[in-house]
Amino acid sequence: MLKLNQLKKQYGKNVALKNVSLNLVRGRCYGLVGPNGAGKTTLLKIIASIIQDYQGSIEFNNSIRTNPKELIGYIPQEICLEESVTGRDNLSFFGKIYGLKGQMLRRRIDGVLKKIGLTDKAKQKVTTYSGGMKRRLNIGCALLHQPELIIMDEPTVGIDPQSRRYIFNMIETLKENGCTIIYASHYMEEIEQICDEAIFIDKGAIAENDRVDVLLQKYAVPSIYLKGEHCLPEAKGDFTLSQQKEGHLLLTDNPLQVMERVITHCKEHAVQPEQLELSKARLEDVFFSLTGSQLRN
Ligand SMILES: Nc1ncnc2c1ncn2[C@@H]1O[C@H](COP(=O)(O)OP(=O)(O)OP(=O)(O)O)[C@@H](O)[C@H]1O
Repeated sequence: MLKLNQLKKQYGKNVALKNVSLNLVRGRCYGLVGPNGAGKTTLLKIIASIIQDYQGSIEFNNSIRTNPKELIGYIPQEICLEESVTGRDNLSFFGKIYGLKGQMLRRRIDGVLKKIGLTDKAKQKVTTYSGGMKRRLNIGCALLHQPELIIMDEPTVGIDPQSRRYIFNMIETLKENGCTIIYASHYMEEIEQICDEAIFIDKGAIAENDRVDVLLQKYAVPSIYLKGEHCLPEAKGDFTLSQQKEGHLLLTDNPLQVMERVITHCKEHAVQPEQLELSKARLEDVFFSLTGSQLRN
C-alpha cells in the first residue's frame, strides 16, 4: 500500500536519512526500531507529509484516497492535546481539521471514544486524565478521519501495563479492519509482541527489514541460563559462556542438546542447579547484532 523510493533527508550538513526504500503491505504492523538519532522520526514525518523538503518519492497504491493527509493518521511522540478543555473538545478540534462536521463529526467522535475506552470520561477536562488516558486520547485524535495508514511514534512511553494492553488490542482491531500500522518504539518486547515485521534503521539507513520470526532465526542466539555451584559442564565447543551477575549464560545453536548435557553433568556430580532455564531468542539480540552495543550520543 506504500512504497518509499530512495528517500534522503539532510538537516544542513547532517544526513538524517540516506537512500531509504521500503514496500509496506496493507493490514500489517511494521515495527520501526533503531538507536537514538537513527532517523526514525524523520522517516515517519516524511511519510506523514510533515516534512516536505526531502529527496526521493513516496507512492500510495490501491487507495481511492490520494491526499496523504486523508490516508494517514499520525500519532506524534509528544502528547499534543489542549489540557484545559474536555476530551470530546479535543477530538472535535482535530475532527474539524480533517473537514468533519455536524452529525458525522459527532458519530465519529462517539466511535473513537469507544475505541480508546474514554466514553465515560469524554466530558472531563484533560488535566484530570492519567498519562495512559492522555496517550489514548492522543491516538484517538488521529483516528477520526478513518486513516488507512496509522503512524505511531513511541505511543506507550510513560503508561501503565493496562493502557499498554489496551493500545495493543486496539492495534489488533485496526489491523483486522485492514489498516497498515507503522509502530516506532525502543521497547523490543513490544515490537516482538505486536509487529509482523521489523524495520531496523541505523545512521539513516535500513539495516534490516523482515518478518520478526525470520530476523530472530537469522540473528538471535538462543541461550540457557544456569545458576548453581559446580553445575557447569565443560564447554566442548557446543556453547559459549557469558558470565552473568549470579550465574552463567550458555549461548548455543543447540539449546536442547546443551540442556541435556547440563542435566547429565549435574546428575553425575550429584548437584542441583538453583536455576536452569531455556531463554528464547529475543529481538533485543537482533538489535545489538545490527547496531552494536556501544553507547550512542
Ligand atoms: N529539526 C532538526 N534539525 C537538525 N537536525 C535534526 C532535526 N531533527 C532531527 N535531526 C537530526 O537528524 C538525525 C535523525 O533524528 P531523528 O529524530 O529522526 O532520529 P530518531 O531515530 O527518531 O531518534 P530518537 O530515537 O532519539 O527519537 C539526528 O542526528 C538528529 O539530531
